[in-house]
Amino acid sequence: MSDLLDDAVTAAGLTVFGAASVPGSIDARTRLDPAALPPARSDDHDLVARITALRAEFLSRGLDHVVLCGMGESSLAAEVISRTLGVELTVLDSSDPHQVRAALDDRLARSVVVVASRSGSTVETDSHRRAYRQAFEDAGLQDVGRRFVYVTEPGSPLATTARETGSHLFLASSAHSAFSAFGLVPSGLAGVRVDTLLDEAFPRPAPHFAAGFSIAPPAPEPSAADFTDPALMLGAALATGALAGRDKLALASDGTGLDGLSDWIEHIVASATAGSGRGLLPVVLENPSSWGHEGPDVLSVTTGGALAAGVMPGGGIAPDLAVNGPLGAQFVVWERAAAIAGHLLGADPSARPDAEPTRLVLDAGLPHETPVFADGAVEVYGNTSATTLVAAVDELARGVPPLGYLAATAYLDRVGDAAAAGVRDALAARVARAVTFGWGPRYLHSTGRLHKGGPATGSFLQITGAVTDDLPVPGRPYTFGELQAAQAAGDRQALQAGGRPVLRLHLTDRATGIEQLLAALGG
Ligand SMILES: O=P(O)(O)OC[C@H]1O[C@H](O)[C@H](O)[C@@H](O)[C@@H]1O
Repeated sequence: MSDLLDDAVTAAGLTVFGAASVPGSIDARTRLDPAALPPARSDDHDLVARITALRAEFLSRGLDHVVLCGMGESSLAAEVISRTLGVELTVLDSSDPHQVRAALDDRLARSVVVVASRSGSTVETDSHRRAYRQAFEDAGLQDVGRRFVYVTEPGSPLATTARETGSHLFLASSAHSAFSAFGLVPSGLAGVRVDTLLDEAFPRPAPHFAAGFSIAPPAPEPSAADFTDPALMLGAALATGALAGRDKLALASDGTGLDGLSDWIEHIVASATAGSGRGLLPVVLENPSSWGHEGPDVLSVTTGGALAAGVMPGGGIAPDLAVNGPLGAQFVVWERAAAIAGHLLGADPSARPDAEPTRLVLDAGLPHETPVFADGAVEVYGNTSATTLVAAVDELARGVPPLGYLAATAYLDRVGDAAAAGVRDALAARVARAVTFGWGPRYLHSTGRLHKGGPATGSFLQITGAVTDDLPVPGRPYTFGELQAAQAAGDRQALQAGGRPVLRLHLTDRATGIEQLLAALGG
């Protein structure tokens, strides 16, 4: 890592604290705008008390199943918190009709629904809210409004909805943050002791860098100009690594208990750097030694909760960086590090994903496409001369440039069709390139922006599946299945318009198709 930093310093003209200064370089401090950093914590002491009281009220009414509807940063932190601490929380961030229906069918009478959206206008979240409201009404349940909890910004349409329907309302006025109401309300209602989580982060802990160097323990009140701030150091390392050509960020849990954190880091790093034109592509690995952990364009980072300083994570590899600390600490450090990296890379933090492609498809109607061929339960669409499934995928993979990447995206049920995620490892083993995997439409909110706005070095394998049990979106002229198909088609069209190769595999039978695909890739 020290070599990498030296190279990066030279290439980027930055001084990273701890590294020798390079003649003529610009000190990283001078490029930092502390105003661009997210708040380090929520100071809303009332928040914890309100969450605790509301949970008690719900439990007294027999409402013990918490569902969270929210996309991207509006749901990921709460999902990681509950998963890591072993507290059940149902997260709905999909337009897949099978996944939505399964959630609606699960303990409906005992469910409360947290609708989390900063803007209040995100189409998936609005659709879930409509579906739950309809389901509660159809089931003849009383007091439907009091089963909803809204987390949103002051002035958003959802704040109005909450007031009109007599629902619970938590306003979060600053940027998304794991320690704002977005992270704490859903997890706290589900049963997480959020006060303990907050305690973990303060006083500031000491995630450390392994593999080459370590940093001094942080000062009690670090600021952007404080060179002992691990977030500043991590952010600078991510940015300088990217500028030196290590623009794939391989993320893995070191196995010491922070489940799912990589998915959250993927989102915040992709969101914070997507608008930079350079990009830093997160690659979430199954474990530290999975395919894709090394390469000339890869910066590998492990995260963990319990390793002693200097101990290498398990899995047989030494990562470029190891960030070690409890969950609360990881949130503080990574939120700030991502913002710093984005700032150093020149990203526009206000840039949002383009919802236009989906809207255009919904307005114009779904495109009529004909498969090039079908192989068993898989129809193959796109520009290919192959005649078998495996040949078509290999042809796509061969077109990925040496420092490019292959992105597999799946518009399926991420619970019911979870096995589809196995294509990442299977593809990565076949292709000597970075391979990512994302569930649609979730990835559209994070890496999807890099796919289209970053360097045009990606090739795309899109997986869609037959819908056997569609569900209307109440009050809208489309079903969940049509929304999902429009999101997939919109993304394909936007990628192709930008000159990026796209191959689409449509599973006419989901379970058989996934099995067939994995067998073909492994064979
Ligand atoms: O919170 P919302 O307004 O519903 O937005 C949900 C998501 O939308 C966009 O994709 C943003 O880029 C994400 O950062 C955000 O998490």
